[in-house]
Amino acid sequence: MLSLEQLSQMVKEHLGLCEYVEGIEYACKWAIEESPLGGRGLIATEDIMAGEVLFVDRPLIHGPRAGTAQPQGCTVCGNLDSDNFYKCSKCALLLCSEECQNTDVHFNDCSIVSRWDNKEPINEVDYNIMSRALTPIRALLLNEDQRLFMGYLQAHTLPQHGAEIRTLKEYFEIPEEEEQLMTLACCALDTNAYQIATPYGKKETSLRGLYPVSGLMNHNCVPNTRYYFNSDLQMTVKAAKPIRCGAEIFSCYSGVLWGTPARRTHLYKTKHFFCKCDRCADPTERGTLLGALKCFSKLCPGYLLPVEPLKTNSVWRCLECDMRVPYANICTIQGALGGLMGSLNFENVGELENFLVNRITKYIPKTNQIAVDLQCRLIWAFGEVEGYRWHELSESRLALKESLCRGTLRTVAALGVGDAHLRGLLLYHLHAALAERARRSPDLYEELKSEIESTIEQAYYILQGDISAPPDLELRRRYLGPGCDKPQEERFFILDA
Ligand SMILES: C[S@@+](CC[C@H](N)C(=O)[O-])C[C@H]1O[C@@H](n2cnc3c(N)ncnc32)[C@H](O)[C@@H]1O
Repeated sequence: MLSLEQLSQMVKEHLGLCEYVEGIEYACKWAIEESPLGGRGLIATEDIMAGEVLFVDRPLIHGPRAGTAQPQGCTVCGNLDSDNFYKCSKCALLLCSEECQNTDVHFNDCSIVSRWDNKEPINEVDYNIMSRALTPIRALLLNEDQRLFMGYLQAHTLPQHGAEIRTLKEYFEIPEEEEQLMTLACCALDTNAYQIATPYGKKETSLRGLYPVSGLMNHNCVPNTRYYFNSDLQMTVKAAKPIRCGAEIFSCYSGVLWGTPARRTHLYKTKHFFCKCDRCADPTERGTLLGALKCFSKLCPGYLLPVEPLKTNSVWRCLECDMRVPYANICTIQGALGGLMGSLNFENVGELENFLVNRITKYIPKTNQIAVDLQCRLIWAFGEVEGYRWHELSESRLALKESLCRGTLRTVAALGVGDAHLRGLLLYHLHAALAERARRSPDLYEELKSEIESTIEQAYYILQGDISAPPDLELRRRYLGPGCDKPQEERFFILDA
């Protein structure tokens, strides 16, 4: 068994290989230690300031995510939208062009698969099966040291992990040693991998990466870090708020705006633990009421919340009238709400708006995660999506966007997640809504100026370097941020353009 010192040495060597992003100061202010949660974790060895870079990780392996809901595109460039998709005749991997086929990436992938004997003709192998198994297949390209490193990561070995390789075996004769390594890779991926963000607004195959240092971060529903990716797949992890010496460094494995029942169920199903953090133990989730339901009593305006949120089958209670509701009834309502959401076409902004404004809030409080999710979808869409672009956006929708941004920013602040990625995005959208208001009514500019400037400045501070940041982030900061000495008309020319 590897000691913590030996693992730390491996981690240092791994990080030492990173090419640091220019301008980012890097100092190691943490160590790998036994976590009070069990297993290992990253613990701060000095006080860390908000915004400090903790480390820049790179993946041992990366490739398409394994979920059946993920649309699979070209296995080289990730392109999802091509008229020329075809399967490689040697390995059945999906490609979009000869250019992609002639890359080293495809050569390496193909050389592994094409040396296996087929059980079925290769043209009958479904490219989806190949895509889902491709990331663990790439583990066969790792050198001895990298295999050792992967082997020291925590890996859950329940029957559901490794399904991609069992399916692959229906089509290929795979040597046992290779099967074992790929199955280990599946288990390590399922336990540790991070979804890699795609460029803002771009539809590409959704990727996952086995980032071995990030994989040592345990989970907290109020994380104290944020992370982002660059185009070279480097993952930069920063402190999202001050971290005291001796405190554990946490990431969040679930949606930050999900309510407690949804987060805990997801964490149990995918990472096999029941989170017991302070947020999970607090029925109101720091006053955000993200999991709350409306009281079942028609005359009562109160909200239902679990009495003992750390128990999955807790009774729920109305904060106003004290009505008690058994867990089974809560499950029925949550199931019905899930069904309603499932019937929505998320591409149709009008349908989402109508559903949020006229339907769903009859049944759930505006604070409930489902309403908050719909609110975020409208924030992202208004100003950007065909039919709702800035010049097409009505005054009332512009006002709605602004108020939704403010409300969601309040929720994010109440949760205490500091300068999380989500806060950066919300600040960007609030800035954009305010700037649009000032563009439409130039007389308002002086009144709005300081908020237009401070929101873009803060958004830039949080999102800079992030491949998924809005592409005009920097331009907006230059023209509409603080310190710009251009006259008002010139400052707004980027919006007119
Ligand atoms: C990515 S690993 C984290 C590092 C791991 N502790 C180690 O020793 O390598 C994820 C696994 O760590 C454990 N874990 C992470 N956060 C936890 C938490 N808040 N409470 C309990 N277990 C946790 C779970 O077993 C989870 O599946």
